[in-house]
Amino acid sequence: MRLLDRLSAALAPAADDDQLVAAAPAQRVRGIVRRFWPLARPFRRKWMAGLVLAALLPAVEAVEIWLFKSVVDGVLVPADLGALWPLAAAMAGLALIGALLSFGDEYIATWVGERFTLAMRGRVFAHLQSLEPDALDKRRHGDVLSRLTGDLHAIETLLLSALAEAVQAAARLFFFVGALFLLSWKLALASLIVIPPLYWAARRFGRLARRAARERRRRSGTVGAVLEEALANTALVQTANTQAREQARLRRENEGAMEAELAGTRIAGLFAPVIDLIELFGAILILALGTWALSSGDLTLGGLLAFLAYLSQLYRPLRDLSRLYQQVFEATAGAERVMELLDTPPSVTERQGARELSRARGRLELRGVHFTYDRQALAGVSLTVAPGRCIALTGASGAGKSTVAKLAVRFLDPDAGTVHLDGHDVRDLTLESLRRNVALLLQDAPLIDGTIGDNVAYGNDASEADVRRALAAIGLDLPPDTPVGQRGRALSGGQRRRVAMARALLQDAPVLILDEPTAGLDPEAARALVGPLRELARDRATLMITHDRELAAAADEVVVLDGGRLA
Ligand SMILES: Nc1ncnc2c1ncn2[C@@H]1O[C@H](COP(=O)(O)OP(=O)(O)OP(=O)(O)O)[C@@H](O)[C@H]1O
Repeated sequence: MRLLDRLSAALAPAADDDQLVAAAPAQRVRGIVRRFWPLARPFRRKWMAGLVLAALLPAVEAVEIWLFKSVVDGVLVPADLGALWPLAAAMAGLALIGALLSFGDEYIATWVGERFTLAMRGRVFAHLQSLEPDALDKRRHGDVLSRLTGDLHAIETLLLSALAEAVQAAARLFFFVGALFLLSWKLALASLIVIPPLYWAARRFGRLARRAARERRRRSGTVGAVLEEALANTALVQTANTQAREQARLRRENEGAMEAELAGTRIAGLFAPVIDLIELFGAILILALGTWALSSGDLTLGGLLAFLAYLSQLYRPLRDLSRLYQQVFEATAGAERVMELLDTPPSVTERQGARELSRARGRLELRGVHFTYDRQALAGVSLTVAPGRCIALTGASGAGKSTVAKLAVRFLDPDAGTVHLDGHDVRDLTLESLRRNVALLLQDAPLIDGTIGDNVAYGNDASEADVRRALAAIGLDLPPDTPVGQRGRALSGGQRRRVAMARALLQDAPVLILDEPTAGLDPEAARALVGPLRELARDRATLMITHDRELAAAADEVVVLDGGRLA
């Protein structure tokens, strides 16, 4: 056994000491099926039909082999050509039926599988969208993408194709073992001798295969994470001259993925010949016993040949089952990673029966708000922004200003204290109506890849004329069909802000929060934004987070945050 353990260690994937993406918690197959089955439920009828077709295929194969026995005993041994024709017709008929069954089985499996994947991906994506931006930013996006693609596909394989294969393998066992017993029950019993060693080998290799599969799925996440990070930060990488370092990092993760892949292949590759040997042993035993049965007249030549054919075909389901094992492990590993995503609870949820606020008057209040990330960010902040007033919120970097903005739109909820809109605790309002009434202009003015017009209309039910009017009011003199490039990179910082401001103008929310609207702009560009910002803030309750003295001076009141408290 020591030798076996050493062999196991040599077959397993190498350990990873710098885990870029942590392994997801292990799950049981039953738990996974229970968790994802509801998504497959709507297709269960089609899916059952597919399973029936899959189970019928081995029956056709069993009859085909039986016909072969009849050909040997009825045509070849007596050399009677006349007996061939009806058998040939039956064979052709069976082949046709087999082809139809096989097509139906494949097509239905794909039909159901694709729809299931669609539903599952939608479900996971919707869940991701319910998480607050900070929680998503903590995850490596490349890894999340790999979970949404490869890992989801693995679950589909488990729930649908793998199950169909299992049913088919079971049906083959049933029909073929039945045929063996019909031909000769003594030989059939003898051939069962190989089952215990086969079972033992499958278990032993199965455990190893599972470890390799988990490592493979995890590594596919780390490769995605490294790629995404390096590509998203190309400018940083080039200015810091760290191309070689990033390439080395990718290489290291890729080598890890390669190692895991090789470990999987080593295990599967060694499993196959071990099975072959066990099978060969069984076949030789049957040949010896069969020759004896032949000489004693217990079995015809056709019977013996058919017996051997059934036997070799019977080992196929066992081999299929081992491949199935592999698929199940791959799927379990994928499912674990998807379930870990689904099990990340959103920190902000909508209360049952939350109130829908149509249009607020626009009074935003913080009452004694405390908030702590891993360190305290706000300690008892009370602040009121009345309709029509503009409050500038200033303070040193890290004072907690952006946290106030996140609390106002419920990207976060306070640990203590409350946030109110028009006197309603914002936790009593629907998230949709809160965010419709409180417009937040984010610090870096993120844009979607499209035209200026697409961005101004994004989330707003706006006509082309509305878009033009908003752009004119904000003073952006680029045509609406100008492409903004990925993340708005084709626009200048000032132009990007103006696009975001035009969008906010169309949103027409009674409360407006501006997070550093001029950050990163040169003084002239910042000054040029004061007019459009005034236009945007007119008649609204505005909270303007800014370091810019000139901008702060334009507000009705200036409030200073210092170390999480109002100074
Ligand atoms: N997602 C987060 N996880 C952990 N800590 C955070 C997170 N976001 C902010 N913090 C911390 O909370 C504190 C307040 O951050 P906040 O972003 O509100 O400050 P700020 O006043 O807006 O700063 P700046 O002017 O630099 O934008 C800081 O110490 C910051 O490091």
